[in-house]
Amino acid sequence: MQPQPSLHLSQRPLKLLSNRVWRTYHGGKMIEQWQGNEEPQDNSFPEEWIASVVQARNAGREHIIEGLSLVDIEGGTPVSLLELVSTAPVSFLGERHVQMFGSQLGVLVKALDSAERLTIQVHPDRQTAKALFQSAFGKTEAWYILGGREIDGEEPYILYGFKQGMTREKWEKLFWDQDIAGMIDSLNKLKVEPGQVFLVEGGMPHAIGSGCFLLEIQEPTDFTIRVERATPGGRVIPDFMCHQGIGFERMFDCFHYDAYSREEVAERFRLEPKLLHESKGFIERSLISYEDTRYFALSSIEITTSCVVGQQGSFSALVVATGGGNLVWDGGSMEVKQGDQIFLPAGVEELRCERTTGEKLQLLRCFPPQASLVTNHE
Ligand SMILES: O=P(O)(O)OC[C@H]1O[C@@H](O)[C@@H](O)[C@@H](O)[C@@H]1O
Repeated sequence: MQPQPSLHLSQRPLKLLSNRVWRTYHGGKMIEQWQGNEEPQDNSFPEEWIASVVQARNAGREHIIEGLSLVDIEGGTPVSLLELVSTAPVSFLGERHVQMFGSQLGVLVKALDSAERLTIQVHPDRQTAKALFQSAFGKTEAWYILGGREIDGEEPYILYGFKQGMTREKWEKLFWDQDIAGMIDSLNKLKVEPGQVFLVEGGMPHAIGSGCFLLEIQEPTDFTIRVERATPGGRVIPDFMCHQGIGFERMFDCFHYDAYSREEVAERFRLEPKLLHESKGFIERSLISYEDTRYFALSSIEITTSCVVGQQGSFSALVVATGGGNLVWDGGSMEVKQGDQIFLPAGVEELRCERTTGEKLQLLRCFPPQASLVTNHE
């Protein structure tokens, strides 16, 4: 008897197709360079959504379904990851995960490259997302800086967290006056460097500055509250894209008005990588652990020769940050190169990763919320 095609696919790594998404800001050139495109360019698709079962919310583009990852079926028609997973959730995601989250992945990963500063924004925490958007997920996110570039003489930077003295009243006034300089001045500015990791909890005001090339891991929604009514490049932001349908008054409920100094931001929200394993073959570091946030985890594996990745009944996604190699599983092998993205179903118990190029093979491993640690969706 022939095995069911979807079940067979849950027992091997799945390469995902490039999945660029429209945003309000310009960028993407560094993503294209990273993926080996010979004529990299900035455009309005500055994000690559990885292992995505989330549809993007872009006002005026509702007729376009964008954001959903497609699985590359060698020699066949690509299939949607969302549809594939829903054919056999336990085989693809693991039993514990499905008990907790059904067929939802519970996590979204992106590569993002900003040629201009993003608008100042906030994402709801879970509680606010439930109250205002009837969503089980908010949008806590974290950034792992992959690289960057100087834009108009400015090094890569982020705006993060209110400085002392902010109140809801003051913030609302800055918004109604559209005092952009005043808003920028109310946030801490930090330079960023490759290898750094920042945790951005729901409620934290922020803006990714120009010149940042990063990997983002986040809760699986697209709720972005924007307080600028035009981008730095002059693109008008429709009202819906500011308040996401909840109205201008309620959008201020999404901000946490706590204040931090720049030093406090660096101390509390810039995460320190932790060494998990070091041998001649590979070095593994935890970049974000379940102690940092309940919502996702991220690790980095730098491979000199080879390593074996175990899955323990759950799934993960792999992003090839640098180098190239072979992935070998019980039943086959595939070549991977820098910029590739792979979904690793729960049915793949072990995967051997071998370096084959001069450059070190660095894999970023992205994990869903830890099902055994959370007792319910909260
Ligand atoms: O509001 P725009 O500029 O389109 O940017 C939205 C982007 O913001 C970033 O900070 C992240 O939250 C991304 O996940 C998101 O897609």
